[in-house]
Amino acid sequence: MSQQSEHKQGLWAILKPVMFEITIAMFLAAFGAVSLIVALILLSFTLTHIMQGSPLEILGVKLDFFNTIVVLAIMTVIAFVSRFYGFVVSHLGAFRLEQILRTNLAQHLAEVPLGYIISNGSGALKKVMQNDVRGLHAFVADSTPMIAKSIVAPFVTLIALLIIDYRLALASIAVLILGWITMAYAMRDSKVLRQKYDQSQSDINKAVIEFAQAMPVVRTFDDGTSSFKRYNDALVAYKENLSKWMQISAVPAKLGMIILSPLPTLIMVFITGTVLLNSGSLELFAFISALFLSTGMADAMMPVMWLQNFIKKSQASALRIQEVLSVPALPISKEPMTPKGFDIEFKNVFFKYDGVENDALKDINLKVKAGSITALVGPSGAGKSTVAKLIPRFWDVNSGEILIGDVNIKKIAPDVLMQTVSFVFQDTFLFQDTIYNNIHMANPNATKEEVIHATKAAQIHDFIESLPNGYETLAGDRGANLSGGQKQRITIARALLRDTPIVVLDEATAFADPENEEEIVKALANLTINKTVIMIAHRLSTIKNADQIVVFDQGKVSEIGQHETLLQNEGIYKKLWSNYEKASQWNLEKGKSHE
Ligand SMILES: Nc1ncnc2c1ncn2[C@@H]1O[C@H](COP(=O)(O)OP(=O)(O)OP(=O)(O)O)[C@@H](O)[C@H]1O
Repeated sequence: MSQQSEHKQGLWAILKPVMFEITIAMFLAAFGAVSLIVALILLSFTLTHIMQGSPLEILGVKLDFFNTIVVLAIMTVIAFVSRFYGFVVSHLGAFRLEQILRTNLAQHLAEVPLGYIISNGSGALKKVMQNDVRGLHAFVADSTPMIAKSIVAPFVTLIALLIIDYRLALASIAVLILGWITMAYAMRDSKVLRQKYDQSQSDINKAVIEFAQAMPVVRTFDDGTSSFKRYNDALVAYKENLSKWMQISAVPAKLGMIILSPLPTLIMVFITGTVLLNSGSLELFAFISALFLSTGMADAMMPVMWLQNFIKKSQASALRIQEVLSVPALPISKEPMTPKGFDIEFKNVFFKYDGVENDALKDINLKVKAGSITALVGPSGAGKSTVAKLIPRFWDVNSGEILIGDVNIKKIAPDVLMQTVSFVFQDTFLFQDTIYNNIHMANPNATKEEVIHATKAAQIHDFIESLPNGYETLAGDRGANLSGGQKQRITIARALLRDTPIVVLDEATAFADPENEEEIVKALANLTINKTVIMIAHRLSTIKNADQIVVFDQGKVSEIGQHETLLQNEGIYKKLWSNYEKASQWNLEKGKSHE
């Protein structure tokens, strides 16, 4: 799917895999519409003949009143059946398209740099995977047969009318043109107004979500007035936009709809036909068939209004899906190499986030010995997380290289890299599944004993056992209410079970409350035994004994060394350390004054 960007973009390009179903559905819908038109012409013929006292004869069968009803019933059934199967086929196509798009998106997202998913937020991608794919499903299922019908029916009717009597054809077209002009007048500023309307609707959605999500903050810090005011303001803006739109377009739009309804066309054709009939220049058959056909033409054109809107929305959905599919996949080496050890080295690494002007990392040179512990420290925004995330290839460097065991990580096969590096995130994600499965997923070949061994080392086994359903307790949003520290120890258990030689810990102690801290420190100690460890920790006490401390400042390495050496440098580390000590002291004193 990564070559998608070379392909044509847009709605019809994305529907290509189900074009066969769409074509059949459109054909059946058009056939149904044409059958009805033919039935109407036949009805006009037989009625004319009956009125003139000489019933029409086709293939030796006299079309008297009864036979006409039978033929009409058959034609109606044919029209209905083809329309019905048209919808069945379009729905089958819609389901197949949904499956294809979801699979392609899922497969592609598994291949794009993980950093892309982090930067874009899983919420936005979820919307594309759910809402936009569902939107295209609805388009294929409901609109494609309607499009065929609303193009073919008026066109065929017009041709038939022109053949039957061009003057009556012009009379019915005149009404339709008047209807279209009125509708166009009603829609004159609709683009700008629609944008405003859409914007105010999205503002309401945002305000509602914010109001609901921020409820704990609202209930603690706000009496509800400021957040509710935002919601209320959005509602007022929405109402104003809507009423302005209504004021501008309500009357002409309603008028246009009335003109485009079958009755005005019928009246126009009736008056014109009566005049022509009386003057003797029109046959009765032409009059009757024009009366029947012209009403159908107006009726078939009405859906064009909402179809236009639907096509525009589906086009936007198609572009959003194509945008995700065109994100380049992480390049994979055709001749993968195996790392010759677990030393890590950054060589002249530069890295810039997409859409950001400044480099996040500038000329990073760094060596981490296998089996050692390296701590990354520095002020907020200095580049520590970025360095950590480049090791498992969340993004690729812009220049320079990162080596593991002397092999550029771009040359290591992704599955080998995954088996080499594990990452303990700051934000722990648990699936809507049992706690056991949430841990076991890290190594599907692990036995139950191995899972328990990992949870014991992660200091979480006793807690899990104390839950009413033990390891079978559901985790995730709707599952057990786990604290941040407990979730983090589950993640550590995952990493222990994965047992990779390199472990990257991102702010692994951020959640630690005093009760949890000791257990997390023990769990981490177990995780890091005999491993190459890179850790970012804000609690400097935990990294005092690191083999190497790398101090970052504004995207550059400013100091490297061990704790004692760095303290003598009088540099950034010394400052960070004294700030840290002051803060710890302040906490202690505060703690004492509370006693
Ligand atoms: N996904 C992203 N997109 C764009 N810019 C980013 C992204 N993530 C980080 N940055 C920017 O890159 C720079 C380095 O950020 P990074 O998160 O690596 O710093 P850090 O030292 O880990 O900070 P902290 O201690 O606050 O986590 C910052 O200027 C930050 O704003």
